Amino acid sequence: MPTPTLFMHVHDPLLASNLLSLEGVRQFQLNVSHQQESWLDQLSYAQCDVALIEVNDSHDVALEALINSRTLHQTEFLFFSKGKPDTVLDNLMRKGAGFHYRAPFDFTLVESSLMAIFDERNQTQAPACQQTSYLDQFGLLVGSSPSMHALYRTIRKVAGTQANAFIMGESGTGKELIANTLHVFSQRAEGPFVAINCGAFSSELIDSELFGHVKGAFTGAHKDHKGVFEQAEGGTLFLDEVTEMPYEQQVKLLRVLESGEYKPVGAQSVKKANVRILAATNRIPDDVIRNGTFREDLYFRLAQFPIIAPRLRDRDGDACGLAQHFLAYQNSKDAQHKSFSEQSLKKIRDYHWPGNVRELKHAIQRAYILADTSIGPEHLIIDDLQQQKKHRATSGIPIGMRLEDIEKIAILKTLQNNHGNKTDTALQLGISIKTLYNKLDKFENARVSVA
Ligand SMILES: Nc1ncnc2c1ncn2[C@@H]1O[C@H](COP(=O)(O)OP(=O)(O)OP(=O)(O)O)[C@@H](O)[C@H]1O
Repeated sequence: MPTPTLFMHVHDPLLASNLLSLEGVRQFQLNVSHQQESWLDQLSYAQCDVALIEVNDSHDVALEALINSRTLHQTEFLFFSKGKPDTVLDNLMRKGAGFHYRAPFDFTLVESSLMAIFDERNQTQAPACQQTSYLDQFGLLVGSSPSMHALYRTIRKVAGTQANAFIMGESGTGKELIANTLHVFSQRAEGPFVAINCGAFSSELIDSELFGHVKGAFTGAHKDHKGVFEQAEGGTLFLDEVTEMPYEQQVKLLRVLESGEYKPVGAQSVKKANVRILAATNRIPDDVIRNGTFREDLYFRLAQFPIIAPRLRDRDGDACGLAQHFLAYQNSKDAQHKSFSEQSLKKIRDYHWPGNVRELKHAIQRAYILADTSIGPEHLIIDDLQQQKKHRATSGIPIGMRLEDIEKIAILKTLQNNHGNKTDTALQLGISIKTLYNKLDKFENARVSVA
């Protein structure tokens, strides 16, 4: 069996010498890039198993061309950059290029990634595909904590299979990003990724959303409608908030999972589904199974691979890292140079982030707007729910106010406070997302009929 090959295109002498001293590099048969030809042409010709590419700030035509090149899917890439936001690199990551290490580099991580790739190639000589290991950014996910590394390894293993995965975790932990990353690293990456929030539809509508309908199936069905199973054909279907799905549809979903067949509303014949199902919830499955709102048999069908999205407070060091990541992107977008003060980084580090990455992202977006150049702790407005609860309990509600009006105010204010995020709003109000949608529809209809 030939020794796996490694291509290296690195200009910085220090980075080059650090990489060349790694056992992980030396075990490969080495090809070093030369100046006469574009590195992508050299790599396409050599067809190496791994490529170590240094990305610097100057425009790199080869990097752009890589997006549409077959080499992207044949070689496992490790990019090294100074960390300046780079849209070409982001597109490559989205397409499953592999690893992106940002300076200062942790060569222990580089070493373990290379060791894992070498072992894999050496054992199977499989054609290169979108599999990776530890990194600062993996697919669409950013984070360097041990719990994220464990997650990357799980995704990497599960992505290559056809198994259904069930992603569990608190709101804002990145469950949809995990699902999307599983898709981009799977063999279905060229197919569509379709996401649906199962709690957002009434039981009448969800049949048609899932399975589609034919013209004339019911009043208002003026033409054929493709359901998400058909839209996701050949790709991945992500069922978000699956535990909120009406019970009747859970039975139907189970049938599709078992037989691979479904029938659009009003259709005479069945269709065959070719989709991979990923599902998610921010509830504890055991609770919803025990209280009878979610079918246990469906859970086991969906959870061939259960995946836990780590809470931000369990991701050592990631809160500050992500804060800096979001700030760098915002700075780059607006050509600004804002930075965090030491005290604001301490505040980020010490806070427990119950709303996870979403809450952190919003806090950074607000702080960025408020601060001129240095972001201080006063710019980090944190929505501490405990504080809010205390405030709510003590703030007076006018005597005699209609219950219906109190409910409406509570819903609209919470929604506004969550920047329109309905999942968080429903969670805070202690109602299901479906109930929230029903109430919002009611308000909307009332507004229309008044107008
Ligand atoms: N690891 C991460 N790296 C970068 N961004 C992240 C990460 N995790 C979450 N985010 C960002 O946080 C926000 C929430 O992510 P996402 O919608 O995937 O969470 P979720 O767990 O599906 O939330 P919910 O349960 O409320 O639907 C998004 O803006 C997403 O881009």
